This record gives sequence, structure tokens and C-alpha cells, in this order.
Amino acid sequence: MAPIFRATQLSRLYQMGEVTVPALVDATFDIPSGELVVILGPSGSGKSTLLNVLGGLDQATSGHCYYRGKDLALFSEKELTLYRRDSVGFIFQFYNLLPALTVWENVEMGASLVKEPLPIDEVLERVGLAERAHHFPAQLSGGEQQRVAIARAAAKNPDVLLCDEPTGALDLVIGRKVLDFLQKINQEQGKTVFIITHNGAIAKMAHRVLVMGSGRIVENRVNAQPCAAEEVTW
Ligand SMILES: Nc1ncnc2c1ncn2[C@@H]1O[C@H](COP(=O)(O)OP(=O)(O)OP(=O)(O)O)[C@@H](O)[C@H]1O
Repeated sequence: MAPIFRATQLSRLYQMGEVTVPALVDATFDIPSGELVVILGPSGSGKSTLLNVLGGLDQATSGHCYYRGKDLALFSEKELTLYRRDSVGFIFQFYNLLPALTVWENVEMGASLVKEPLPIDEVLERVGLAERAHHFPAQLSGGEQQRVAIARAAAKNPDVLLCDEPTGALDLVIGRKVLDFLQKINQEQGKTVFIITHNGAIAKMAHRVLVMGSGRIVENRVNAQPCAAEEVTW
């Protein structure tokens, strides 16, 4: 089967005056559709840069990134907007919820962008927040707020979920619940999920682990037996 993503010598350099910062250097890999991929690496190693290029938030300076065989670099502005809207969902460490909207309304914001969203009540049920639908973000714990952010991205029903440190601000018990939900979306709905983390323990639940160092992919390993999110511990 053709990969959902193919990167060939993908690089993103930032020019800072006379200094060139090589944020992403020569990344080359294939990701089959339906994988749960963990991106590991120290601070500054290029993890977010890679995720942003995959999600069409940033453009590579050289090399190619193909999504279902189509080169993102050749997308028009309109095609990129549609790609970001319909095909990918982003989840960040600091939830980015709108404080004046209820949980239900925050999730509805994601769903309203696309033609074929998932029913909001169903998504809230799945993240275990059906009872909190009419509460505001400030009335929720960090883990609950993160689950609202995931529900908002999932309600768009995208092919790909791109998660940048989704458990970075959470303790073990709550973090595991969030990971469990991401794993369910991957296993039950066949979505391709990328999770950036500093936490090596989370790599155990991945189908594939990309390890980054100084902008390069220093290891690309397949995990024959990913564990359940419930077994992850740190
Ligand atoms: N907009 C930018 N302008 C200049 N340099 C940047 C920019 N964004 C990232 N960089 C640099 O590129 C490198 C990779 O950054 P990136 O955020 O991708 O790393 P990361 O692995 O996600 O780090 P962290 O784990 O701390 O979030 C770093 O040296 C960073 O300073």
C-alpha cells in the first residue's frame, strides 16, 4: 500500500541574519497509513518543525513531503488551506481552548469547519466528557481540557492527528487516559497519529518510533508489539 506520508531529503533551514539554523535536515522516511508514530528527541532536535511541515503549517526549504502521493510543496494556498482544514487535526500541549465557549461549543468550532464531522455528542462521549458538555474550560482539570482539545481535532474527522507534547502538562494517570484515547482513535478508526514527546516510555505504544537529534532522524524503528496505553508508565 502507498504510504500516507513520504519524506525525501526533507529539510527546513531558518536564516537568522548570518546564521543558518538547520531545524530539519534530510529527513527521509515512509509512513504507512494507520500507524501510530512517536517522535522522540531532546529539546531543539526538530520535532515540532517536522510536525509543522507534515501538517502544512510550515514549508520545507528543500526536499519533498508527499501526502498520499501529492507533493505538499506544489499545493496552492487554497489546497494547503483545505489540507489543513480537512485532512489533519493538530493537538498542542497547551490546549488552546476558547475560554468564553463551553466544552460543546469548543468542539463544535472544529466540527463546523468541515463537511463530514463526527457528531459532537458522540465524540464527547468517547472522551468521557459528555457530562461536562456545558461547562467552561476554566471549570475543568488539565487532563479534561486536553481531552476537549483532542475532541475538537477528532470531531473534524481528519485522516491524520498531529499531537505536539499532548501529555507534557499532565500527570501519569491523566496523561495515560489521553494516550488511551489517542490509541483508540488509531486502532478503532484507523487514523494515522503522530505524537511528539520527550518521554521515552510513550514510545512503547507506537508502531513506529522516529528519534531525532540535531534536526536529523537518527533512528527509525518499527515496534513489533506496541503495548496498550494503560501499560505505559513513567
Ligand atoms: N521560527 C524559527 N526561527 C528560527 N529558528 C527556529 C524557528 N523554529 C524553530 N527554530 C529552531 O529550530 C530548531 C528545532 O526546533 P523545534 O522547535 O523543531 O525543536 P523541538 O525538538 O520541537 O524542540 P522542543 O522539544 O523544545 O519543543 C531549534 O534550534 C529552534 O531554535
